[in-house]
Amino acid sequence: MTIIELKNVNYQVGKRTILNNLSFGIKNGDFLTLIGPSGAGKSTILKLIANLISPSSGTIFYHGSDIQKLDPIKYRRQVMYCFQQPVLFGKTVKDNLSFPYQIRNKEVDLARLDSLLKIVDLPAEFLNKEINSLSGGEKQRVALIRSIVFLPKVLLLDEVTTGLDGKSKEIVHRLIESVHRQGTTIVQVTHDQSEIQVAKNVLEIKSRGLVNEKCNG
Ligand SMILES: Nc1ncnc2c1ncn2[C@@H]1O[C@H](COP(=O)(O)OP(=O)(O)OP(=O)(O)O)[C@@H](O)[C@H]1O
Repeated sequence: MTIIELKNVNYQVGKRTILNNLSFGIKNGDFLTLIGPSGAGKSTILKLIANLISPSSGTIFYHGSDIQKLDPIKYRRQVMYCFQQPVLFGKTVKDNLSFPYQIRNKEVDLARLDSLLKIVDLPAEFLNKEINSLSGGEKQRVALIRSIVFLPKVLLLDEVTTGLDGKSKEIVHRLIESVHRQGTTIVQVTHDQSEIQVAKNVLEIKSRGLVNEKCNG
């Protein structure tokens, strides 16, 4: 079953065409890796799917419905976008990890947060850490946990391991794998050769979004 489908998507900024007539589908439960040269439009594709920007023409479907017609708040809870540079807010780690509960008017489940922190090798006391004191790798782990406290249907990962050291990278891979095993569809953009080598389903984005599908496994 297709969960996301792009149909004849164009994206223009002024007179410049960033994506030209792009069409492809993503199957429910897939782990898709988008690769391609810098500037080809990979991040733009993720932002379009996340509905952070809108196509100049063409349509993006989620379970067969045009995403422009869906409730944006509900859609963003189901289709999460994670930036290369993690965006944290407030003062502490707890401020960030409580947020998914607050927007749903739910009580914070500290046991759940504790177990998520454990998966990414961070102790429970980490909740009280000030975000300014975190390393880049720790910030990315906190940002990723925040996006999966309530498991999304689709997780869009925009070079989330770029700049992380080997250990942080491994921990983030473990987390992403566990989210995927629980049924979330993953779409990642990466330039990392080790990630590309193990990727089963690869879509190469050429200039202006022309695609070339590869399957490693
Ligand atoms: N809002 C914008 N205004 C002007 N140009 C833009 C805008 N958004 C994207 N672009 C341009 O569109 C092209 C594609 O950008 P995008 O970030 O999607 O590429 P990418 O394939 O993700 O590149 P990288 O691998 O370097 O991250 C780039 O040339 C970029 O400069």
